[in-house]
Amino acid sequence: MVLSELGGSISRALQQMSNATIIDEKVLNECLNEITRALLQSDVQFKLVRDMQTNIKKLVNFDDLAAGHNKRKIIQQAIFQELCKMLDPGKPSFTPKKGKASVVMFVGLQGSGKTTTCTKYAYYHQKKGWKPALVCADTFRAGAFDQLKQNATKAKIPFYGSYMESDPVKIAVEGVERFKKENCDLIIVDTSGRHKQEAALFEEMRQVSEATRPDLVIFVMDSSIGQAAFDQAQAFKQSVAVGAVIITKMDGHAKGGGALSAVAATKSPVIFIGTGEHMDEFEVFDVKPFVSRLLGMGDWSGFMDKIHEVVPMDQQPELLQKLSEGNFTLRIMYEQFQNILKMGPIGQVCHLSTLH
Ligand SMILES: Nc1nc2c(ncn2[C@@H]2O[C@H](COP(=O)(O)OP(=O)(O)OP(=O)(O)O)[C@@H](O)[C@H]2O)c(=O)[nH]1
Repeated sequence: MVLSELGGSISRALQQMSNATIIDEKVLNECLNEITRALLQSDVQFKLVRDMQTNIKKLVNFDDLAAGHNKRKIIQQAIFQELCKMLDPGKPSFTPKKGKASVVMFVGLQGSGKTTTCTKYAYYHQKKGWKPALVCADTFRAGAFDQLKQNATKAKIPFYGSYMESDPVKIAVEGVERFKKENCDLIIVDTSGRHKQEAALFEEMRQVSEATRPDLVIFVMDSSIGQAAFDQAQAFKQSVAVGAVIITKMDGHAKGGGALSAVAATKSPVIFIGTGEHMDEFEVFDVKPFVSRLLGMGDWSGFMDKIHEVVPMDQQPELLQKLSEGNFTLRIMYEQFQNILKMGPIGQVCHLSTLH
């Protein structure tokens, strides 16, 4: 079940409940059972789903609800709140500060999209005026350095790596030192992919972390990982201090529920999601807008962010003034079309609103 289907199933369950003439315990149970089924089919861990169900029942206590209370609204709010809680560990991750050198280490399973995501993360910050740099400490996969080099060159981001050196710890330390000297403020260390069964590779990852002392370790997870997400994420957390999660390939046909399980396993928030292979197919992740979108309520804050990104704040009053004077010229229309195109593929824009 892809995430949009999960959202569809949950909103259908809510709709069915809303259609009932009287909202009683039986109607609530039916609605919760539907939601539980949808979450389990999306690969969310069983325990998380069960806890959510118990919490909602506690929040919606029919005996305590006086007549006249809007039960539908209370139930909807409880479901929204619990879904948010599943995705929000309650404490924000370390946030690097512009101008102050931070080391961010990327870890994850093989093929999860680490190398691609490192560049996206660097590019995202570079666009906001940071001085990022990339270090390739993946000596395991042949071609990893070439891939990082190619991505970094395309984005004009400095990089460090070696074709000869086989010790990832040495490369990582050298790279971090070099970029600290060059006053880079975001030094990103890419490591090789590994599974929890590979003890030697886990030990190597621990050593890279110990030697580079990262300010933040980001666990990169492919959204299609499914039920294995919890155990794998927990194994990473036990070896290195994972502080944040990035979920990749959210554009694919993944079930996506593993994301919820990874948050629970690492007790770390999801900070970004990858939505395609290209460098700019990368979105900041915010729990509430995401859950709103999942429930078909639209993400107007994300939509407004996009508008602010493409129409600079200082030009907005001028534009409004011209429009209010009925001064809508062909040039303004052309500029606005250009701005709409800058917002990205029209599908992405529609997805932020509820136009899809
Ligand atoms: N559709 C889609 N593809 C992605 C996304 N992120 C990464 N990929 C693709 O996933 C594949 C694997 O990505 P890599 O960045 O090489 O993965 P990796 O984790 O560095 O691989 P290892 O070093 O072998 O562990 C590549 O083909 C990427 O283009 C995403 O958000 N969406």
